[in-house]
Amino acid sequence: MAIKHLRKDIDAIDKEIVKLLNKRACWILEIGKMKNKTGEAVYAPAREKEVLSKIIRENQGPLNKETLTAIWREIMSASLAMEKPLVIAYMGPRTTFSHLAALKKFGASVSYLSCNTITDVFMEVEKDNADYGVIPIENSIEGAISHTLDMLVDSDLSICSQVMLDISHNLLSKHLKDAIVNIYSNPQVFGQCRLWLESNLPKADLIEVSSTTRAAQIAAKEPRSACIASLLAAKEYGLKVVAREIEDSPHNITRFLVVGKSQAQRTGRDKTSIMFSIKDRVGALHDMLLPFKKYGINLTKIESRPSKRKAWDYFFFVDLTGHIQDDKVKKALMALEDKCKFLKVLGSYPVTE
Ligand SMILES: O=C(O)C(=O)C[C@]1(C(=O)O)C=C[C@@H](O)C=C1
Repeated sequence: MAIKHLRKDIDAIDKEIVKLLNKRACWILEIGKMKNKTGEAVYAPAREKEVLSKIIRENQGPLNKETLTAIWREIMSASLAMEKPLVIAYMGPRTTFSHLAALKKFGASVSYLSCNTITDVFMEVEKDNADYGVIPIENSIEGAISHTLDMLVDSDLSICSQVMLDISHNLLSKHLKDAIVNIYSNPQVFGQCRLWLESNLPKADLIEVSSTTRAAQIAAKEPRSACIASLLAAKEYGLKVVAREIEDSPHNITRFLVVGKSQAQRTGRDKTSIMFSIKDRVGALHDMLLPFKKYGINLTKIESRPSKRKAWDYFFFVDLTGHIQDDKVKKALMALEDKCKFLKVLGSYPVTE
């Protein structure tokens, strides 16, 4: 069949898709009105997970899971924006990984608020200048982000979902590779691309700046220069992608949390984050872990941080499998509470890959 005929068919399908999307949008407006009346949170991470799981389960191809997820991310982003002008705070500047993580979770239709620090992200949500905040919690290579752990101790916000982001770095420039003499980026990024730089651009000067966004701004203006930054930065600053995914380790993933004033419903595949401090005695930590064993609860992460309230006093951050509404999680936490000095549930949220 000629392309012309196929395009005619595509036009008819598109017309149908628009009709269906608008039909969906009408129901979304109804849901929005109901939520407005009851005060229920507009963002429903458990329902989003259910929608995505159903779509992937029913998919017959040729579209793959990733493509469908991206399309539905934008459909649900439009829903969120229709229900309420949602504002998402993240640690900026624009185009950095926190911005990418926020976009991956909430899509292009909601508004974003770039903040200078992790503390500011928490503050903007606490003061209702933003509905949710997206903050990094751990990186598969560098470990926990201690500043976020410290903020979770005192904040009243709950964790209501998580985002996993593949961290990948790209060499961006207005010039061809051979013309590049200066490369801008932040020190951590240079550290993660050392081998590639040594074998591909050993003579280039590596110049450290505060963020990959700053690096992209300079590379867009300065002759014979390049930056290492995200693909979003390439788009935003009109740079060409000279080399993609130049990081030395391909398994570099950062996990981000979404914090807000609402809680996520149970999906059946959830995680709960808690923190506690223990009495200073032999075997105390061992005893803390017993209730989890007793109720068959899997712990996926344990992290400790100095409490900063007393020398050698520690807070423990634990991620466990299950939702706070699950019977066995409730029982284990009740048993734990009896044993520790202080226990705080930071939130339950759907597991996402
Ligand atoms: O079902 C809801 O609660 C909705 O608001 C609808 C919807 C969707 O588009 O399907 C949109 C946003 C929510 O985060 C979850 C789902």
